[in-house]
Amino acid sequence: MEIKLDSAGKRFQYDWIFKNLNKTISEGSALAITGSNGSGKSTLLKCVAALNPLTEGKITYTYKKQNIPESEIFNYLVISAPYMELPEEFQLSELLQFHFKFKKTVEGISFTKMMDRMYLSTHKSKPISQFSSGMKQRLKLGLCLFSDVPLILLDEPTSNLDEKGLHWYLELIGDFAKGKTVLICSNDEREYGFCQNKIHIEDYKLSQRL
Ligand SMILES: Nc1ncnc2c1ncn2[C@@H]1O[C@H](COP(=O)(O)OP(=O)(O)OP(=O)(O)O)[C@@H](O)[C@H]1O
Repeated sequence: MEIKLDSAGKRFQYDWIFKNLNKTISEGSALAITGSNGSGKSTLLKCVAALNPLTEGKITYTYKKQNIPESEIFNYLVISAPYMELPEEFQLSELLQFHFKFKKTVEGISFTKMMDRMYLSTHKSKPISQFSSGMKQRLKLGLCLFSDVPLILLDEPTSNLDEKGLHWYLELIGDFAKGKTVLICSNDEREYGFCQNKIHIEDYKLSQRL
């Protein structure tokens, strides 16, 4: 999926979070969105996911040479973020069945393989509410990367993961993100080091208030 941001700007009340953002994210590339806490990384990601409307400018999505309308973009993307809650009442096996009713799985991966890959096989019948924060994070990332969609949006992908979890995440990206467009909000180079492109959101900030 190619994403084109044209003079994109987002304002909350009197504060411009970013403005005059022009960028083309080419199909199959990975982009890191960096910036200090509260600078607007998640806000930009939510705009790309069409969860937040832009205040000005536009975003164009192109997939297989077709223009994808903003109202349909949710069919083409997955998102993992601290503010996206998992349905806590589901058991792991139920959640996989539920999620993959809406998204196709990447080719050749069964639920059993997914659980193995997330190191969650022994927790198949456990409700998500009883998962540790690291288990929940592996699950969020697994749900994203095992989905057959062209756009993957990851906000702080290794939050709650230890060193081993970081390596696990990088391997998952290496195995399942090929050919997909990936956007990562992060301030930790270890989690976005493989990205070919970077937007430092503070470069698109207006210092003055309206
Ligand atoms: N719905 C909202 N209404 C008003 N202001 C908002 C809203 N969402 C975010 N903001 C403000 O926008 C700014 C950017 O927030 P955002 O969460 O995008 O930053 P961030 O770079 O992702 O931060 P962090 O690294 O801490 O996650 C903050 O000042 C925040 O308070």
